Amino acid sequence: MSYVDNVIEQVKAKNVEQPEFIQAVTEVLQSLEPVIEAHPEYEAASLLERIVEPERVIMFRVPWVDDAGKVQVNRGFRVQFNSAIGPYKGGLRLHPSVNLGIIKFLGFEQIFKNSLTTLPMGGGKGGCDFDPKGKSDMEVMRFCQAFMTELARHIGADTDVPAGDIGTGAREIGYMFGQYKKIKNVFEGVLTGKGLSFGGSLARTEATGYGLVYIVEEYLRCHDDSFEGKTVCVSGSGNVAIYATQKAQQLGAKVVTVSDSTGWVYDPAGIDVDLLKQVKEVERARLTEYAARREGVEYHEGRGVWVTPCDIALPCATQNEVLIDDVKALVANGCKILAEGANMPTTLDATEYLQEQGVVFIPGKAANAGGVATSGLEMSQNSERLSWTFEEVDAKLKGIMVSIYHAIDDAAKHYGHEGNYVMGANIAGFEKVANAMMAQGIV
Ligand SMILES: NC(=O)C1=CN([C@@H]2O[C@H](COP(=O)(O)OP(=O)(O)OC[C@H]3O[C@@H](n4cnc5c(N)ncnc54)[C@H](OP(=O)(O)O)[C@@H]3O)[C@@H](O)[C@H]2O)C=CC1
Ligand SMILES: O=C(O)CCC(=O)C(=O)O
Repeated sequence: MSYVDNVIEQVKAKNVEQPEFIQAVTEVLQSLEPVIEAHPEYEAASLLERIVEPERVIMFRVPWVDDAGKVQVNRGFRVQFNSAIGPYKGGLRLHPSVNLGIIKFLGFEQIFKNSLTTLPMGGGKGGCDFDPKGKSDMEVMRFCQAFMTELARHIGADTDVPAGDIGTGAREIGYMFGQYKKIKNVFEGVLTGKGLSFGGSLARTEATGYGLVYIVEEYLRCHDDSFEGKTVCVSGSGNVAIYATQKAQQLGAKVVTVSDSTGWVYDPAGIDVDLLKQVKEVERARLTEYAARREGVEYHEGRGVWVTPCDIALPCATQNEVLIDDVKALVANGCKILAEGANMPTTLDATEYLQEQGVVFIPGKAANAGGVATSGLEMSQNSERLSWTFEEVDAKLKGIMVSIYHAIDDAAKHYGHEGNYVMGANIAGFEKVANAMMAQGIV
């Protein structure tokens, strides 16, 4: 058995109840085979055994009081996965499905994604099984304060800098920042995605969705093509989906679908982004509201976005939302590119099918890295106590996404797998982290 297969087997044996973590590790490690063969010193230093084990896992009780005066108890997590190249960095997910395995998969992905951005950020992720849906503002505030009361002792601007993710947007980051400042009596860039009046960066809200479109745009540009006239299917209708839709349409594409956790819409005229923002960001309502207020829109209960014919698919909701039957439908309908806005939305078998069929597949750790990259830019602005204009940040974001595309393309070519961006992203992300870990000794 090869060193890589041996480590994958160990991870499976030690983490039996964490299927998403096993999935993420399997995908990354399998594509590192050629790098590991070229560097026997990695095996001698047990580098892979170390990289799959978080440096620290924090799990904690989050007690808070709801509007009826009842005490509620949730389970909070922060996984500080790898600090070889910088302070831990990664979002906080608030969703009832959150468990240790999901936070570990997200933290593991974050190591390589953050490395790809070229900025000095290690990998981390956190969250809680709290469901913000249906909660009043005051309940969300009391929850965020309770969550930060424990988390505050483990984070800091040079230690670990959390941010948003599913269920954690500007409102939640604001409440968490307020509580951190109160407990620590220090005003520092401990969170990113902050409000603009207290250290946030322009363009962070748009960054993940815009970055996703910029990396696809660069691929298209290198192949004498563009978004102009393309039909795009997006899933999700949160932060990433909204701004991916907006940018793709600014570049001349027509986005015809979005979804939420109860259903999806087909809008043949192209998604009305202003209406979508009103329904999802302002009213926090269901997509049925979008369909009810716009002519010619079909609403469907359940999942099903991927049966819609498109040139480009941008899954932007959650993990494992694109299954083998979905990609068969996409390919049959002529889809040529799938780029992941969400983290690990495509299952391993679906990814393999797309690659076999010649569909360009850009994995999340490259395609959605614009969000964390812009968080890194927010950290830089906080450190120098200055704020950059929207145009400056957006230009830097675009530059980073272009450089990520070329880094993953070059790495894939270098190892003889041209066009395999899963290998390209994993290898290019891994190399810097591996060098840093080797240089820092057995820690
Ligand atoms: N925000 C960021 O900067 C970054 C986010 N990502 C990833 O992008 C994805 C989306 O995040 P983001 O847009 O921030 O999150 P949001 O909470 O803003 O939106 C999430 C969207 O996905 C839907 N969704 C969430 N969970 C499920 C589920 N289990 N089944 C079906 N639909 C679901 C939500 O539906 P509903 O409206 O019903 O809740 C919502 O439309 C995640 O995978 C996240 O990890 C990656 C990089 C950066
Ligand atoms: O902005 C960040 O720090 C993290 C964004 C995030 O959670 C992600 O990249 O998945």
